[in-house]
Amino acid sequence: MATSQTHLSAYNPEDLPDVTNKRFGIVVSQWNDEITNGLLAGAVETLQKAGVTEDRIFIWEVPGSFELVYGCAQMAKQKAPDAIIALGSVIRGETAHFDFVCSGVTQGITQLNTQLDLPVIFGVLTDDTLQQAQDRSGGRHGNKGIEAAVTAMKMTSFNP
Ligand SMILES: Nc1c(NC[C@H](O)[C@H](O)[C@H](O)CO)[nH]c(=O)[nH]c1=O
Ligand SMILES: CC(=O)[C@@H](O)COP(=O)(O)O
Repeated sequence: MATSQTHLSAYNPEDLPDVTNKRFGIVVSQWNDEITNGLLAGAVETLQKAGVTEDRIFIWEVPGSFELVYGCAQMAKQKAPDAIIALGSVIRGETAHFDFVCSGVTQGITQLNTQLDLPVIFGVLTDDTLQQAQDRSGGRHGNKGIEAAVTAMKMTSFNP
């Protein structure tokens, strides 16, 4: 079902595993920071609501979504989290660059999930317009940062 038909951020806290002793990395891109700051706020708030303390949440910034892949790889190596959340906002411009950035970050994060012993969550918005991105980062369709944090917490169950 398309996002436009749902609210990204609806979840039942009782469905979450105990994450009070888990460590979470968040790598967030600076491109479109009006959007990515909203994603980050949603993700951090969701982790903290579930009992994850600030000292167990590691937040790094990278320039653009394409750099999320390298940032996540280094986060895994240096911080040894139980899960990593990659947050970005790619908004289509005049050229095909959008397609290459989106495919690059998608393929890169997919590869990390096969190479690393921890889940790397794809919290990257890929929108045709700024309005679509605003709607999905704390607007009328919720916040993909919340969704990504919920996914990260649930995925920690696979590596107790
Ligand atoms: N146009 C957007 C970009 N472009 C920059 C790339 O992500 C990358 O930083 C550059 O190609 C150098 O490697 N990044 C976004 O995150 N969002 C965009 O809309
Ligand atoms: C996703 C992008 O890289 C894009 O914003 C760049 O814009 P343009 O295609 O007009 O150069």
